[in-house]
Amino acid sequence: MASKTFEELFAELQQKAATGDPQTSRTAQLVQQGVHSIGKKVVEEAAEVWMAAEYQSPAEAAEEISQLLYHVQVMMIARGLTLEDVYKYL
Ligand SMILES: N=c1c2ncn([C@@H]3O[C@H](COP(=O)(O)OP(=O)(O)OP(=O)(O)O)[C@@H](O)[C@H]3O)c2ncn1[C@@H]1O[C@H](COP(=O)(O)O)[C@@H](O)[C@H]1O
Repeated sequence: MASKTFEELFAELQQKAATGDPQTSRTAQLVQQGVHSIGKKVVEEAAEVWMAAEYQSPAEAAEEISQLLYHVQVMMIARGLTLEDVYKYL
C-alpha cells in the first residue's frame, strides 16, 4: 500500500513550496534555489534510476524512481505547472 499517491504528493509539495521553511523543507529549499538547481537534481536522479534499473534490485530501482518523480514534481511547481498541464499530453 502506497503511503501517498502521485496526486497527494503534488498537493503536499505545492503547499510546501508556498508556505514551507527552506530551513526544514527540502521542497521549499529547492524551489528557492530555482530551476537550474532542480534541473541538475532531475538529471542526477534520472541517471540513478537508469543505473539502479540495470544493476540493482527492484526495490532499489523503485526507490530511485520515487526520488525522480519527487524532483520532477518540484520542477513542475517551480515553473508554475499543474498536473493538468502535463496530463493533457498523456
Ligand atoms: N518524496 C520526497 C523525496 N524524495 C527525494 N527527496 C529528496 O531527495 C534527496 C535524495 O537525493 P540524493 O540521494 O541525491 O540526496 P542528497 O545527496 O542528500 O541530495 P543533495 O543534497 O546532494 O541535493 C533526499 O535526501 C531528499 O532530500 C525527497 N524529499 C521529500 N520528499 C517528500 O516530500 C514531502 C515534503 O518534504 P519537505 O519539503 O522536505 O518537507 C514529504 O512528504 C517528503 O516525504
